Amino acid sequence: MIGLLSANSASMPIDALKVALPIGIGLASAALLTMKMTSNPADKSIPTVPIRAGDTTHDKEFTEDPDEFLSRAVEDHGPVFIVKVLNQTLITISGSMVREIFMNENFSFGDAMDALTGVQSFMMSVLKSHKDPDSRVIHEIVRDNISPNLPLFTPRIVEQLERVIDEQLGYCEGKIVEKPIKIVQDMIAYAMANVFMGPDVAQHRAVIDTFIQVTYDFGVVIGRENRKNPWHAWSNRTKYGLLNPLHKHIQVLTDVAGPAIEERRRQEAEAIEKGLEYDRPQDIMQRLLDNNEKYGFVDLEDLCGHLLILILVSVHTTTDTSNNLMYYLAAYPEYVEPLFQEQQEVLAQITNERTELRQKKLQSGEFASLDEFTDTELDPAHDRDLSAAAVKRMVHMDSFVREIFRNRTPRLDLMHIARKPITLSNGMRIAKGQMVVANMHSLHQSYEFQGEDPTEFRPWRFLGKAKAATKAATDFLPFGMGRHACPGRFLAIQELKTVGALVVSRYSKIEMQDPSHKKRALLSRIGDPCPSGLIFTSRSFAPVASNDKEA
Ligand code: HEM
Repeated sequence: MIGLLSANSASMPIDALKVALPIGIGLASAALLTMKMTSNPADKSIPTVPIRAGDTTHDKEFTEDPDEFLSRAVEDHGPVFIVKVLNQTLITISGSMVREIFMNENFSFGDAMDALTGVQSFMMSVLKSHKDPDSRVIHEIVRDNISPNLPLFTPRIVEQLERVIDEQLGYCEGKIVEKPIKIVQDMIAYAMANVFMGPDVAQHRAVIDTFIQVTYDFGVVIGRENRKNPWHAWSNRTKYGLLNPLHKHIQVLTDVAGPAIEERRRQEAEAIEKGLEYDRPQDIMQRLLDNNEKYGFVDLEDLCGHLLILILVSVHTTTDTSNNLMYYLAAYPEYVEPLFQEQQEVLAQITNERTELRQKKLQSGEFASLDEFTDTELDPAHDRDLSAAAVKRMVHMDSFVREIFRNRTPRLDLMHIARKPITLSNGMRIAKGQMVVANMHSLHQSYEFQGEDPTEFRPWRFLGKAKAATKAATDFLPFGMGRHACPGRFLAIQELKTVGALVVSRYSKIEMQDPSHKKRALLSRIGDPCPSGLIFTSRSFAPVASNDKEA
């Protein structure tokens, strides 16, 4: 694999050759197609979708109507075909065969991202250990420390999300917010910084700015729009080999984390000296310090380097989708009230259950009075908290979030490179070094996989089905699937549902400043933002009726 990567980075002519080879194959296939070769089951060559007269690639046709383009390609050529888009010759795999990309270790997502963007040299330069791009250390850190501890982290996530939304958006009487992303990025950055590094580190604005800025730096490297430039990966490798903005971010993290860790150690020593139990900070940085032997970090800078990679993979994606969620609430205002009602019902249900439990404990004599529940698990002050358990019960919100992902995920996504020659289950062969892509449209917009109206946004589509938004499977691939499926999806979905719950509980109306951008808003991303702002109206705001106004 190193050979493959270094060949890519070393010279453009090799790149050009690599592209030229599949194009050659593609042209040959296109010619054969006219003779209806694909209808012959004995023929295992991969057909190329013919390029429209006057075009040189499929880009224009694909961009005009990706759904129509891909439906037609599958109809005409079957589940595997070649398209030429985004400067790539992509072997497109459709339908149930998509799982073969994710279940075969010889297809590599990391290699593909690196070939397209040069992201590995960008990220690896901040690490001193685990520099092997196949290292699973970040995956393991998330899997072992974050996902199992979500109930523990949730109160602090909610506290930060609530604080920022109340401070920065607050009470609104039709307030126009030109760039809601500014608020969303602070919400997510504060929440993630508190979980990853603890409140003592997260209280420093420089750390929050790093969490935010890193998402932009990362976005420039991996952004889909930037990938259209054929020199993008090469330019990143050249540029970031010399001056990588991540080094500045590492400096910020180590400068703040160093003294914070010293202070934690001092407090621990003091507690031991006094024979008290040390109240160990509950954050990922502390867990990494406590398990340094297991993870083998070389020094604090190396540990912060790993935290930075964690920030790169988590903050950008979660901020992006949370911002998008606000636009969905604006684009489909009819769902705001049902989502709010569900939240009210869930919290009322939980309050009743907790009240009953308190009653039982009072009756049994375990507790003498209601006051004794203060600061216990059953403290009445926390009955209506947006706990992990409460968010889990919000099944409408879960379905809403899953439907957003289904709708917004790019129609061709998650490119992988073949590290070895691979034969697909239909006998078609992929050569080493060729790039494959998942035809997401064939799954996410298919009647077979999604049921009724697969091209419509129907937010209750998954109600009553065993299809939670965290469930990575062939019919839902925004987080990939298999061994490499995103381990952070449990945190991401928890945060997204919480952002949704906070917004609908505070605002009865969210509108698009310019509704003509609705279609664009639904697919908007950090790197390709919606040009329309949003208008927020608080629940407590009672608009003056028009005849009152006249009076
Ligand atoms: C909306 C939010 C997110 C989306 C859409 C997303 C999506 C993805 C995707 C598509 C992959 C590649 C899967 C594959 O190779 O098959 C991935 C990998 C990964 N994600 Fe996420 N992710 C999100 C949030 C997060 C968060 C919050 C974390 C950490 C807390 C995280 C940590 C990771 C890690 C460590 C990997 C690498 C997994 C591996 O290669 O084994 N992600 N993510």
